[in-house]
Amino acid sequence: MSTFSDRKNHEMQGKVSKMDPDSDTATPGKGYVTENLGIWSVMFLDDGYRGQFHKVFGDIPKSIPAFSHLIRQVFSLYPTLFLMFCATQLWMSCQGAINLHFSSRLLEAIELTLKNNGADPWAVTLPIIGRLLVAVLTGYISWTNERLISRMRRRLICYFELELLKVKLNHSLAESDAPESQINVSANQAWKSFQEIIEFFGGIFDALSQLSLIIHLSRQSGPLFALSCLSKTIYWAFTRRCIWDTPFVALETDKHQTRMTALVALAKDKKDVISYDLKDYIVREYTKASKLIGDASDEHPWILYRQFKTPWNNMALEALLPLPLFYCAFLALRNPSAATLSSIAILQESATSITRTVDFLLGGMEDFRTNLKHLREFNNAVERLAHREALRDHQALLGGRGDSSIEKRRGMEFELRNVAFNYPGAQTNTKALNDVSLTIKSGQFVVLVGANGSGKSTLVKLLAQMYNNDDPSTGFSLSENLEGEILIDSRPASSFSEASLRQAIAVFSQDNGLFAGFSLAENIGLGYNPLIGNHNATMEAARMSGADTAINRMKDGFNTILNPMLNLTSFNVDIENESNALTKFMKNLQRAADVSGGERQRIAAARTFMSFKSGKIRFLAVDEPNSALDAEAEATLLQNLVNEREGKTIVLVTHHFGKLVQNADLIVCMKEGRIVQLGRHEELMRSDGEYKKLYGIQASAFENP
Ligand SMILES: Nc1ncnc2c1ncn2[C@@H]1O[C@H](COP(=O)(O)OP(=O)(O)OP(=O)(O)O)[C@@H](O)[C@H]1O
Repeated sequence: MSTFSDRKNHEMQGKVSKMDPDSDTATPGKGYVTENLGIWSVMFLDDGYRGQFHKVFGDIPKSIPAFSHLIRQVFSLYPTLFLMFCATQLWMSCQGAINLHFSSRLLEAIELTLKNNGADPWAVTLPIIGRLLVAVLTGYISWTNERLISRMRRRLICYFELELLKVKLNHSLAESDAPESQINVSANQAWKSFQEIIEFFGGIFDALSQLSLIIHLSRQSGPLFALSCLSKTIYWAFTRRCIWDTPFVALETDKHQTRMTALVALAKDKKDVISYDLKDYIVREYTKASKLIGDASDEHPWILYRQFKTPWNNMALEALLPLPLFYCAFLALRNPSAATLSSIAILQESATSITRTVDFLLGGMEDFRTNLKHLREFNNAVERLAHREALRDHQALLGGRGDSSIEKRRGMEFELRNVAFNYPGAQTNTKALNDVSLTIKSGQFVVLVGANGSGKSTLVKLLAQMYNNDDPSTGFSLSENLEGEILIDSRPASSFSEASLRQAIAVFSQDNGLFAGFSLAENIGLGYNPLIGNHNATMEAARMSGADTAINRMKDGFNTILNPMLNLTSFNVDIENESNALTKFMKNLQRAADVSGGERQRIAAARTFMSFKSGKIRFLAVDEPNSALDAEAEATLLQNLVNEREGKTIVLVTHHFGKLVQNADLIVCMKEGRIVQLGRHEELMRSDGEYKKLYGIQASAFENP
């Protein structure tokens, strides 16, 4: 006996095989099946029947906790709004059945009036009034519904966004890097899922109310009539071929099509066509390929997928369409006194209406499943965060990691013992850091040098505690990535509270950019946010980093917003036409103030100077802040940073072996993730090692030939 999926596959256009499109790598049972459709090879997950019914129904129970949690949350936040929203949705779902009820009463009354040749005014008037009231109420509720949805949308998107923001802000750097901890659902998606799930349930309610009306109208024969109404839909649900019901990958594998595409692309390259005289060749080859490709269709795979191989399905679908009418005819023949024209007409209308609703539900099954998944994902992320916070509080109560803070007044002391580190998700065999042991004394000015990729930035990130070791409060384990010990002030780094570390450490690197949508003053002030708005402190920080000149040149000075977050939508505006008023308006809006790359870096550096104003910074890590700075600006900026060294330990990563390097208390020379040399400039220059080599290369690069 053939299974349902066998039948389905049998009817598919094209052949189905458990093979790769590329037969060289074809392996049966790889977890996906390949179907050739026109010029495409389409790969589907090999999980049997693709109709998704069982998956949807399997997903509902496991989504109930997430959905009910969300409903409770929304209800507690906006009780009135939520109840009104539910009530309007409910009305919109059942008004179809109520309308049909009044219509049926009215038609019956009309038929009776015609039959008896006399009118019962109330029998006709009451359903008219009822129908009118429903129409007016529906109009009003649909108007209210639009507004309610807008308000719910605004509020819920803010709620979702805030929750997701909290989750993301609580991620450590390691988690932000790790693909497995990424949250794939956005606030907009969460809202859309929430709304669509409610709509889907509304659809189910709608279908049920119509079904009960049909059963009520056709009395004993109701269930059979209902079945005849739904026959086409049910048949369609089980035989339809919709590519969107399942994950798929479509790959254009027809080599003739690929050749034709390449020839068209080549023809665009006019210079090559002329210089190699390719005109005739292109036409000849294109003609050849187009003959070889034959009738293989290049329509989208979703169009090709839904076509049946034989006409039987289309014929059956068309034949099932008038089934309710045939059924009514059969009823009339069997029991002429029970069937009235009005009941037949209303049953016919109900049939159309319920078919539409069930079609909507069946068509939306996969979306419904995706929506449930989004809400589950959102809920899981929020629950994980709550769990972490509870753990953190618990730890603070136990007096664990939470109670230690960095000793004030002196720079941090570091000791690294056999530290090895690999980035989460790194695809390399070699570690970013390997067997690194290093002691940095309090108040030292340390310089890290080494070739690209030698591990300098990684070492700085570990010193700056951007990748913490196992931390039960974060729930994310780095133990597989980090080996060895990192001591701060002779105690394990993990014994310090996260907050005290963050307050004591400042990091300045070339990655420090400007925050879009914030004024320059705020961009600087964010270095120490209690002083945001303090003009003197902001000015001073800007002066120290050399950003003041560029800022003072701006029309709006410190109030300038360099990257305003414009959300501009235009339609059919002729942007080529400069005299068009809308074009002018848009161009004006987009003509944002800008500064040079070096000036940007100075403004970002001002943020670091601002952070010193907290008086709590004990460790400053500076990682090549000079990519866009001219030599003089770089020297001044670094010198100003070093001038702030009182009470701080400073680690600088640089490729420039200038005066600062020569005056460093300690130079750490790195190669391939390891420390290869340690010492002061003079010592290192005396030995014939990596440092001297790097120094020599840089010196010779600037020598005159
Ligand atoms: N986020 C990351 N994920 C995976 N691997 C990384 C990541 N960042 C750096 N690496 C790898 O770690 C190694 C050390 O990189 P690191 O950035 O520390 O070197 P660097 O000495 O600072 O180099 P450069 O002088 O080019 O800045 C390199 O092999 C690099 O490819």
